[in-house]
Amino acid sequence: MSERVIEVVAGVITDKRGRILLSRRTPNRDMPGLWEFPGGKREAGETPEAALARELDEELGIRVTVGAPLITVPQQYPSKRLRLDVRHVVHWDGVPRGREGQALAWVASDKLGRYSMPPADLPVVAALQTPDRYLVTPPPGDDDAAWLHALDDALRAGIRRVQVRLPGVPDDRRRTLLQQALARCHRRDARLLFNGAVEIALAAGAGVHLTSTALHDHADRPVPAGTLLAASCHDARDLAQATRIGCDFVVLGPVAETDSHPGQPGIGWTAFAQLRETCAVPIYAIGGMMPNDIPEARRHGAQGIAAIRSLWSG
Ligand SMILES: Nc1nc2c([nH]c(=O)n2[C@H]2C[C@H](O)[C@@H](COP(=O)(O)OP(=O)(O)OP(=O)(O)O)O2)c(=O)[nH]1
Ligand SMILES: [Mg+2]
Repeated sequence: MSERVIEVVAGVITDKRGRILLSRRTPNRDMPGLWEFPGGKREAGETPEAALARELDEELGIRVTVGAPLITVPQQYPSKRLRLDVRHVVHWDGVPRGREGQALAWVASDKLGRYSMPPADLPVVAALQTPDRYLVTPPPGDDDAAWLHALDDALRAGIRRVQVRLPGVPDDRRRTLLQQALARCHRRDARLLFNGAVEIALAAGAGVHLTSTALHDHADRPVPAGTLLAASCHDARDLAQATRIGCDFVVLGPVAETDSHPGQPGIGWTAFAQLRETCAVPIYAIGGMMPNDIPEARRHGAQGIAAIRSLWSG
């Protein structure tokens, strides 16, 4: 593995209609023909903001105001190692043109998946399109109404991705709870993934969340393309398997110590980022995560956080 990390900064340039500017890599460079967010390598001593402003002037002929960070993705390619720092561009002067002979395209956010992009861009696209919080529900105890009420509260607070775990709940009660939870998610345009048997999830019309053990029981993607597939991962082997079977996203951790395992330290952000480098699947950081950890998670290439306690008020 090469040690030198190439620092790259790229911009998300969004027009008034919400379309995002992509630029096509020209035939004489590496990864020719792939679409990317305009930008390039930072030069020695340059801040990310200055580098992005210079690159966008050179490549597109526009003068920009650099805005908030979106995500920084560490990525190991076969011949190089880079960190892709992606910033929103809040304002620009001039009309973007391909000044280096590259094609440009203004793409609606939900159509970004139609463009072939380098692996490091998959987490970037996920950060633009999908939620930064993944709620994992606690067991319902013996009060289903209180559990459903807490789910409603979480949805009202903006949660749009939910993993439902119902360990030890008998079949009939599980079926009813799952249907009621799905109806509530549906009303809020939120997606529900069931952590349990694939057949149960599919029969209910839910997505599937595989445990890190169940993940290795599958040789192929066990659900159709429109059904969400996620998995819990702890190491590079799990991430490779999740990639192989086509998971839409994964959770990775524990990053920090959790209340459920006191005294067991998490892997920390440095190890998290090193694992992130080995794959391109969108990853939520789990283990002791709170909403105010999201910016730090994003700085280490995470989509956001997954949590029980800090995202659930019940
Ligand atoms: N600009 C940009 N580069 C990306 C993205 N995704 C991704 O993997 N990369 C990689 C491709 C390259 O290996 C590296 C950026 O290098 P580059 O060749 O564009 O650098 P540059 O604009 O400074 O151009 P050059 O003068 O070195 O030719 O980062 C992306 O979305 N935007
Ligand atoms: Mg470039």
